[in-house]
Amino acid sequence: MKKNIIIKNAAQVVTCSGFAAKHGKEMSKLHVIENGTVIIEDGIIKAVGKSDDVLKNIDESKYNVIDATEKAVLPGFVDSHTHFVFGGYRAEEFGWRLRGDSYMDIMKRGGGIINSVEGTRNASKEELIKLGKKRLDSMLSFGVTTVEGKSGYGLDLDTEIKQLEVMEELDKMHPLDIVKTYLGAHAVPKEYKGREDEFIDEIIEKHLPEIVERNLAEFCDIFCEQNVFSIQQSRRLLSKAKEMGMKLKIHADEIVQLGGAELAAEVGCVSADHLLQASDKGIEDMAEKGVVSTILPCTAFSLKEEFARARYMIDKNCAVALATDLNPGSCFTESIPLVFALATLYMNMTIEEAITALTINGAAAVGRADQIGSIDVGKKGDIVILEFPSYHFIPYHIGVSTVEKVVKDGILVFDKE
Ligand SMILES: N=CN[C@@H](CCC(=O)O)C(=O)O
Ligand SMILES: [Zn+2]
Repeated sequence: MKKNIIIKNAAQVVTCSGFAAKHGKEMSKLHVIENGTVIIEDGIIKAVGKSDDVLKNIDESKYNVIDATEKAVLPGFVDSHTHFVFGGYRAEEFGWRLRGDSYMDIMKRGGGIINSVEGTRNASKEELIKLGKKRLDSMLSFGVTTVEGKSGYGLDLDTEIKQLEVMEELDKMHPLDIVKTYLGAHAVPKEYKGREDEFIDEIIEKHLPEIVERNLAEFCDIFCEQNVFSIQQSRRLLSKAKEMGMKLKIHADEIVQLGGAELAAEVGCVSADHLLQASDKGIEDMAEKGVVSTILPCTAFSLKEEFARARYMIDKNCAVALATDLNPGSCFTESIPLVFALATLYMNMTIEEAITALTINGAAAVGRADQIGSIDVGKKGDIVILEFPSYHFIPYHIGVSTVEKVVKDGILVFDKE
């Protein structure tokens, strides 16, 4: 298929221009071109600018042409934190939470993540691929063109590898790009209860070498939380993973303020995620060391917890990314419109900051700000076309997707019309 496409006469091209994470005040700058055109050749952005300038001397008959008159055009969204490959559901637990049980109460009773571990261990690769594909289709309809996916519902090496291989397959067969994260330290498996240090040893000695050797994941992540993995255990695992060449992420300060944000800065994580309870010092450390603060408003909403302090983080010069956290327990949603609604209405982020958080800063959170996350020459031709003329409609049409078309690598892969 021809990967050459012109998207012309857009009311706005919201470029989000940049090749690295945007911090603090920089997050407000979207670099909008009125009456703009984007040209993509062989899947890569070749030109962007005012329509009259860009289309001069171009033979349009050589391209697929999309007329974006009265539409806004943006970079594809990057959902930089999900757990989208899992078997089984936990709808019953959701009902318990509505009646007042906390996420951690359910975990202490042997439910929670461990429940999904059973479902995922029992699922075949084919089943996981089928389920994963459905979820990716849904993400694409919301304008997501790159997604990060974590293992972590296997805990044993075979099932962790099964999850990562499922993501590998899906990456090949589905238009979305998938960034793979190994999260073997997502929970303490039943067989290691009370022997958490030994489980970390097992991961360091057996899991990581194979994951690295077979290039099964780009990132290593850990759930650093009271009654899960401590700061010391997290430091030990992340430092080893870094030594072995992996990039780092951490689930930090979600329920209890343990100092995960500070640890992320200390060990050089690319991102620290959740951060509902992050301390002032942790936030300052992340800003200083350039750790992307990935906040997951749908999770706080679903758990009925206070939102992370996005406003404070931006005012302290952090680079904030937003993501869905799609998972079968704390937050079963792939809804980008819900992320926008919560970020702008309840976390005091401006529309511009929220867009930056889901584009260039999402790209930075997965280590790909040089390739995706903005409409700049040389980047992948990953584009979202809205059914409205301005980016202001994204949160204004509350909880509803405003995405009309999605172009991935220069090919039209979603069209609502
Ligand atoms: N908090 C830890 N991990 C996931 C939830 C996983 C689950 O409950 O299945 C998260 O990021 O929200
Ligand atoms: Zn997570």
